[in-house]
Amino acid sequence: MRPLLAFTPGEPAGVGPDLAVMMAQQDWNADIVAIADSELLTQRAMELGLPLTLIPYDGTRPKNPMLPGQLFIKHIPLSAPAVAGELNVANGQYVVETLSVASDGNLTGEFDAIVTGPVHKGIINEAGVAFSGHTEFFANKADRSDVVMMLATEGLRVALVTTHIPLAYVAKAITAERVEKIITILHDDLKQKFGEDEPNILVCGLNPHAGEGGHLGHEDEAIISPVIRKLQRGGMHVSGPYPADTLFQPKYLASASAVVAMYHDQGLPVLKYKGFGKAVNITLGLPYIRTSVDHGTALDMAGSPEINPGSCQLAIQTAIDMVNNSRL
Ligand SMILES: NC(=O)C1=CN([C@@H]2O[C@H](COP(=O)(O)OP(=O)(O)OC[C@H]3O[C@@H](n4cnc5c(N)ncnc54)[C@H](O)[C@@H]3O)[C@@H](O)[C@H]2O)C=CC1
Ligand SMILES: NCC(=O)COP(=O)(O)O
Repeated sequence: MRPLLAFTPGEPAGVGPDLAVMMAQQDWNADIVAIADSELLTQRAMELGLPLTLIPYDGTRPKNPMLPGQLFIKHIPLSAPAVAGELNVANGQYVVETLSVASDGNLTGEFDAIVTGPVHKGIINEAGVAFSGHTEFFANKADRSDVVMMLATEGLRVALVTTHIPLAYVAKAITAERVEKIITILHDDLKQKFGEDEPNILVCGLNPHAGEGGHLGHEDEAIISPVIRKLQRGGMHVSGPYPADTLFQPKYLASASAVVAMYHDQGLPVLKYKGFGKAVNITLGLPYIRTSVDHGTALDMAGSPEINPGSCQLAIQTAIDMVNNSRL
């Protein structure tokens, strides 16, 4: 059975609608249902000069596979016309609605996975919806308190203990319970979904030099170390906490299945420096498969043929592979 993916282009003024059109040009071993405004995609296809035939999705598995130039569409109307590059607060609720429809359809098993384009977190909040990111939104919809944001590129996977919270709150959010849950979800998914027989997980410290023996912060010794020792006693191949400024070098990474970073900007700049445009964002710990692009809304690129489709292609291919692996 061909995987059936829900694709949410995200912010209508950003590159997400362009990416939907660009992805439709390819021959995938899957069917893709864009959950979006159909006129928006048609308009963006015209701007890009690419062919696009939208096939209304009737809520059942397509009888005929989609062909290059085609895309299934579940129409969700915009609240206001979208102009490439110009955010409009009137469409904030529209973006959230597309994510809700995708989430509901995955929770019921209608779709096999969600692939998301980028959203603009600021404009959604300005529209009156408290929103910090897809990861937290989908976790909330699925009633999961702990999910893991993991970004992956060739030769490096980075998982985060905390995601979209202000830096000022990070230290308090690093609890033994949270660190243990994140490492455990990561470990189990590396085995079950990514074919790692015995994952080797390296954990960053929180403070400079992993706390320098307690002289530069206590969390590394008091919170992170005991969790790692406990998991080691349970047989897990996990080590750290390592100073984050020296951990990301080939000597250590060569044998690592994944690195656990304590916060967003500790791990993701390294990952994106290594593989921006060739990386995928995967949410672990959800009851369904969700992948996403490694970049944001790129408002300055919307409507441009210069958009790099690499991460979106990888997000779709990763979702397809994960669906197929889950059926083995
Ligand atoms: N998956 C998601 O929904 C994500 C959403 N965001 C959101 O995106 C918004 C803008 O964030 P920024 O920090 O400006 O990051 P950004 O990724 O949108 O842009 C950073 C730079 O990369 C370029 N760029 C990004 N994607 C590109 C592509 N596919 N092809 C060519 N160039 C590309 C942009 O033109 C810009 O110069 C924020 O509201 C942020 O929250 C950011 C990251 C991920
Ligand atoms: N920097 C990654 C990012 O912001 C994507 O987060 P999410 O929207 O996938 O939760």
